[in-house]
Amino acid sequence: MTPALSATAGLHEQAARLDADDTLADLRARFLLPPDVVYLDGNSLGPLPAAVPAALDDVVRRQWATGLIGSWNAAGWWEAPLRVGDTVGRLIGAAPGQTIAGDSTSVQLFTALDAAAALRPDRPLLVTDPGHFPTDRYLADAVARRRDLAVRHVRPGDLPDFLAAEGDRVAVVSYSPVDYRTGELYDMRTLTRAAHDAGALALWDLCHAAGALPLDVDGLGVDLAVGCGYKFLSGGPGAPAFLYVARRHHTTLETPLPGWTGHADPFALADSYTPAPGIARARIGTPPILSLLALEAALTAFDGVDLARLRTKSLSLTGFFLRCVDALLPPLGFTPVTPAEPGRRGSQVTLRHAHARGLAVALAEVGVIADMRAPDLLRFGVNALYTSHRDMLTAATRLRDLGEKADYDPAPPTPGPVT
Ligand SMILES: Cc1ncc(COP(=O)(O)O)c(C=O)c1O
Ligand SMILES: Nc1ccccc1C(=O)C[C@H](N)C(=O)O
Repeated sequence: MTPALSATAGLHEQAARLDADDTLADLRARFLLPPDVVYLDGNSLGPLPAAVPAALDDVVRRQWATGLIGSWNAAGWWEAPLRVGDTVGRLIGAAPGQTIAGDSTSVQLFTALDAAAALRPDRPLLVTDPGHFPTDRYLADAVARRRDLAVRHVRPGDLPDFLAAEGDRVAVVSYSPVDYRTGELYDMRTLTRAAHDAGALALWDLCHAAGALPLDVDGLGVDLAVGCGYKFLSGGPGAPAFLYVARRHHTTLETPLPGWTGHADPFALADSYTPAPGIARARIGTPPILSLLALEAALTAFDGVDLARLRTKSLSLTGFFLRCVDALLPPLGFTPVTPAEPGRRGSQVTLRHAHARGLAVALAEVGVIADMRAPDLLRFGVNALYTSHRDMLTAATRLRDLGEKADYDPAPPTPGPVT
């Protein structure tokens, strides 16, 4: 056997052994994945959970068609943002009554950033990551303009020193625990504490963390958090986002969009706004019930799942993939940019390659769905609820085959607005 062949055989044995020991393997049946597809893009759009079609069918055919407007009460539609919020809350370490579901991540971010700045009115700075997802940066700029604040861009690693020097001027720090490009995981505890030591508020964007790893927003004393419903939570395209606000801020929380459903008595239809008690004051308008109830059904995929064990499996999958990369891809121009150290890794592996776009397109044609971020990052998102070690090896071997044969278009046309 050639060294290359024996390396592959060894990896096959390892994958088989790791999968045989996987006590979470049965969870894959909770998703309706196409056969013969290795889906490594659940960090962008989660696949369809098996519980969703029947739930949506019931919502549409029974609750809407038959129940009509009475379903706002009888089917619990009105309370859905709070109920689904609490279900997400369990995944992020939030006790009930602090998380609401609805609207988009961008709307929730704007709400959270603006409300946080209002809670620290004497402080002139918003601090965020220069590598943060663009919507987070644009909205920080927008809130700063609106409130006459300045934005400072500070890398997560430099944040404690920055806060030690200038923290008394900082209203809020806005970060993600997982870098969406590289998959690097930052220490929420250290950064939250550094913000608090400076008297600032800590706002976290959990888009790439919720449902992927255990979180403890209450335990860490996080002030506000947001996240989307369509990545690791698999709530469907454009699923409602969520907003968490720690209970201690509820009575003083002023949101920038005081819509009527956040009123203390919405159907009094009063002339002026009195905020509802608790997190309900963060409601804005009529909730998107079809999407909310699809998300609610999707979240049953987490029923009985211990997130610590899910994290252990996720690290096993990403760690194994990094070993596959190391064994199979070195001569082919791939460089891992995700930290090898497990404690610094989210649930994603990113490889740098000059032909990232061409490889992502070619991989999809051979049944491995990953994605890329310009110009040269190939991303493999790993949701341990439905991914096996064999899937990771399949991805690595197909990537090696493409790289070796180089028979793909290195710069294919973009398929449309979504790349
Ligand atoms: C960290 C982060 N925040 C926000 C978003 C998106 O916000 P929205 O759901 O409003 O499109 C994304 C991805 O699209 C993201 O990766
Ligand atoms: N919402 C989307 C709609 C269409 C295509 C991608 C997205 C993403 O979520 C991208 C993701 N935030 C990322 O980490 O790059």
